[in-house]
Amino acid sequence: MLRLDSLSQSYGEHRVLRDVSLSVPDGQLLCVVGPSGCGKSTLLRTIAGLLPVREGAVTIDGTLVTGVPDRLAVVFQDYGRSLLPWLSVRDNVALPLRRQGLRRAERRAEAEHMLERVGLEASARRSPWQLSGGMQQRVAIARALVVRPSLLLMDEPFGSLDARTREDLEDLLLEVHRTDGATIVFVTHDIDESVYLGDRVVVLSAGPDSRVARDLPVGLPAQRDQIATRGLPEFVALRAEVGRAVRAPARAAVLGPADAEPEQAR
Ligand SMILES: Nc1ncnc2c1ncn2[C@@H]1O[C@H](COP(=O)(O)OP(=O)(O)OP(=O)(O)O)[C@@H](O)[C@H]1O
Repeated sequence: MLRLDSLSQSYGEHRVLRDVSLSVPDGQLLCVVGPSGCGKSTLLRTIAGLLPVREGAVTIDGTLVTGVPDRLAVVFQDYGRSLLPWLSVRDNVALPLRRQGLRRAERRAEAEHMLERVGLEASARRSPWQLSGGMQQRVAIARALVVRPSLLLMDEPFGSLDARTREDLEDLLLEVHRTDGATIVFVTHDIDESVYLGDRVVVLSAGPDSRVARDLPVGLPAQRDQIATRGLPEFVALRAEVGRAVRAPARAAVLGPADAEPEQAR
């Protein structure tokens, strides 16, 4: 279980997150959305142990996060910079296994297995720069999965891909999540994507001092389909609800429209 207890975060005097509390059960795919600059990446970097916690606590299975946790993997939007151009695709994927003390042949076998899972077995010996953006992001996903993470953090991983590639990678992620069962925290700007992928969608309010504005379970059937799921009335209703929460002014977003009314009337 990943837990955030009354987490507040800032960069010097610049306040970003305030009093964020969340419990993410093992195996949940949690999507985090919110207005630009509200602190989504800051939240992920804090969970990843890359930023010291200012106030409150982040724990994984009861252990305080004070550095990069074991069995954590991170996938960023910027796949181009995250892969090493002088290594083959296979060696990029095998790289994180060095720390696990596996022999070279074992590392390569594991990497090839992961590349097969993401549909890139034929590209193992190529260089990352010989691949399309979507293929490079598949490599980044394979490299994240090769350590069999129990927690996978993804920051806008499909943000710069074309629509069709993005849909393919969304479905790849859902398939991986079904079979591997890791807890996933997935940050996105895309409201449709958050509802399509998530077991749950958390909306952060506009900054500074962003808080959890809405915490919505996604009651859609686990088996998702790009056309059928997006046409379901529940999908359409939830997308509208998330969209309203993302667009709401900070105070109304946190308090809810009813609480905010007297303030608006003044
Ligand atoms: N290293 C940093 N130093 C100082 N301020 C920062 C730093 N990183 C982010 N910020 C500021 O903190 C706030 C939150 O940034 P963050 O990147 O976490 O938001 P975000 O919701 O991920 O943004 P976006 O949706 O645009 O990617 C912003 O105002 C940003 O300018």
